[in-house]
Amino acid sequence: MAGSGKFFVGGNWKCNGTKESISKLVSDLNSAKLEPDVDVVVAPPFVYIDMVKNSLTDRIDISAQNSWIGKGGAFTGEISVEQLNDIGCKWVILGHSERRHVIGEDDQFIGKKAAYALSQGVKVIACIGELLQEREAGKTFDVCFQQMKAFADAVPSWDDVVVAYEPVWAIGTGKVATPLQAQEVHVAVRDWLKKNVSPEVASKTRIIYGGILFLTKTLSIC
Ligand SMILES: O=C(CO)COP(=O)(O)O
Repeated sequence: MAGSGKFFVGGNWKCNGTKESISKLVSDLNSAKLEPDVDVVVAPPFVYIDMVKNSLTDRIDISAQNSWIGKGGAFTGEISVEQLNDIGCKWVILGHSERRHVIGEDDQFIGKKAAYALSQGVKVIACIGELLQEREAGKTFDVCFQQMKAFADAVPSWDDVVVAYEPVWAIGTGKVATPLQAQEVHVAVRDWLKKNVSPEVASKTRIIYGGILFLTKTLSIC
């Protein structure tokens, strides 16, 4: 949960799935009981977005996993925000660690993508998070703040942004973050927003966690 809004749960399907496995997943999601105070969003691979959109309950929104930095055109292999709008895709994940560290996208490029998506009415799941060596070097906050700054420098408004703290070392590695580790970054990021954007944005922006989390009994992340 975060700020004053509804809870937010997202599923990033990454570069996984086939027509068969995705149909099964959609049918499971369609029969799931979802609490009314939770926004639920799934991010299928681009090629399956239309199929998912046409078969998934309207209760669940669709997100893309990336979008181009500006208006579409001669950009081989890219997907434009205009195209996302055209197929009814309301969200886009930007700054995911796999785009940053595998594909090599930098902070400013990601910030500009976020600004463009928002300018076209597509909401942004803005991912931040440190590498293991950055955490071990005591640079977790510096890295997250620098990534936050690149978003803040580019976006005119945070109204349609959800921040996702996804420590890279807890993604697909088998290593788990504790609720305390997630919570302390969430608190620091909210404080950063308060000092560098505004108290209002700090209190209303939803900050979520992504990656594996070690859960014992109850968890309250704000
Ligand atoms: O990257 C993630 C969410 O965007 C989470 O990844 P894993 O589920 O592989 O840990």
